[in-house]
Amino acid sequence: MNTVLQARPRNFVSTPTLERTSLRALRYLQSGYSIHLKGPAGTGKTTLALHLADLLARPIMLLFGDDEFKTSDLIGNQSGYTRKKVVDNYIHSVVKVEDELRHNWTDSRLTLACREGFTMVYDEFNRSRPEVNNVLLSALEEKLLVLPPSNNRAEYIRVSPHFRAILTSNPEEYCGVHGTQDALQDRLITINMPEPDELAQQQILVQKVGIDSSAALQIVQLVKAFQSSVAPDMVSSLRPSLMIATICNDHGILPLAENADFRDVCSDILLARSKEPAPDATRHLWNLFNRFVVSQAALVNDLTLKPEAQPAARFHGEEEDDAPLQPLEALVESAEDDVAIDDEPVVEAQDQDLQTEDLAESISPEAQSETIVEAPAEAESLPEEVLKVQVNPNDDIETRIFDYLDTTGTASLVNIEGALDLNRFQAVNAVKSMLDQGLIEKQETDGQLQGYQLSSN
Ligand SMILES: Nc1ncnc2c1ncn2[C@@H]1O[C@H](COP(=O)(O)OP(=O)(O)OP(=O)(O)O)[C@@H](O)[C@H]1O
Repeated sequence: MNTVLQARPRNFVSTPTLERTSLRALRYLQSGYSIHLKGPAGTGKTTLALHLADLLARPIMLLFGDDEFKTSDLIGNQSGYTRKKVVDNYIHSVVKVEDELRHNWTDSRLTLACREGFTMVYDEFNRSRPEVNNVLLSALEEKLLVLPPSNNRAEYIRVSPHFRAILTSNPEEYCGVHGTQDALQDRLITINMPEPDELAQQQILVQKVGIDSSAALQIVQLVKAFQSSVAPDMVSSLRPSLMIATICNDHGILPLAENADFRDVCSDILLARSKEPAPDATRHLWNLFNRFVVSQAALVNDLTLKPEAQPAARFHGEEEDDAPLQPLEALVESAEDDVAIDDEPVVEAQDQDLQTEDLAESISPEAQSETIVEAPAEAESLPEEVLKVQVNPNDDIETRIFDYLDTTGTASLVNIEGALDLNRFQAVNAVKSMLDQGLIEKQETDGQLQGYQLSSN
């Protein structure tokens, strides 16, 4: 039995890049062509294929490529037979017996889709052997589907003008994937699907999982940095990012690199994806955790603190031999590259011996965002009028900060956090982004950071 899926809106997140790709694909489909979405695993090909099928508003037949497929799995086969026996004894001395045996034909999904004009989504079609997919050639070009010879049914089916095929495939270097015959490639319009960019992945995480946008960015950047160094171009970082975000969201795990639970989730999801030996991959991931911690801490320190008030967190690998860490100075340097911090060392010497587990134990999840940095004492006693600025909570965070600074003139990071009810992630990321965009600038007196103000340019 073939199950037909009805078109219905799905949880598709559209970003400007995806919007353009969808538009192109839709044009080709509307002009009568079938399309082929090609790209590494996890780039969103299947999701886009189903979204396009939804947009075509025809019933959908979904097929998954399989090495075991036979042509009959696509077009159908003879299944059983019907026997008809007529015994004519109208004249008692004459008996006429007619015995007829007929094979029953059962359509398979391609046949049904061609006959009824459905949209066929053939996911990972190149996992089926190329000769099996040959039946598609005449269906796509001559609009005829050829069935095996038979006495009791037509051997050709005229393909409905509404029929469209949307094929997806992974690159041919992948395990278990066959090459595509040129003739089939020639009949399709192929759209290459690269890995979604950082912004797109962030939006997908925010909309699909419901996670905070700065936390989503943190996860995407961490996973991207890990994937790109251990398995470049082979798989997208979107799927592991979604897994991490969903688990963190479901279990209230703060996606901070200094949070032991978060590190465990990341290790379980990411390490097995690496082609490196396990100790190398582990070391790699720990270096990334360190970089993220120091980068955040350096930024926050630069944004808010005097050097002597910097309890920045830093980890050592659990097994020193397996995961030697970069020298502290190197970590600070890499953070400086990221966030252009001042020359002051961001991590105090006495912090260097802080062990990972010590840190994990010493902080509760709720308190972890606070471990990056402590708010300076003077920030707690801000004048009431500074804190009570009316802002629209639905505004984008950067707009809210912009409006706030417009009203107050100058404000420290802690002021901004408190007045706009932001967490440390949101405040740091937004301020960093606004600094990068030149929307705001630092206000310093005698080399000491006083706060932030709207850019004078
Ligand atoms: N635009 C999007 N909106 C919502 N979710 C998306 C989007 N793009 C991708 N995803 C999610 O990302 C994950 C991977 O997407 P998908 O399965 O479509 O990738 P794929 O390229 O088909 O992967 P594979 O080649 O391994 O089959 C899925 O969980 C999917 O829901």
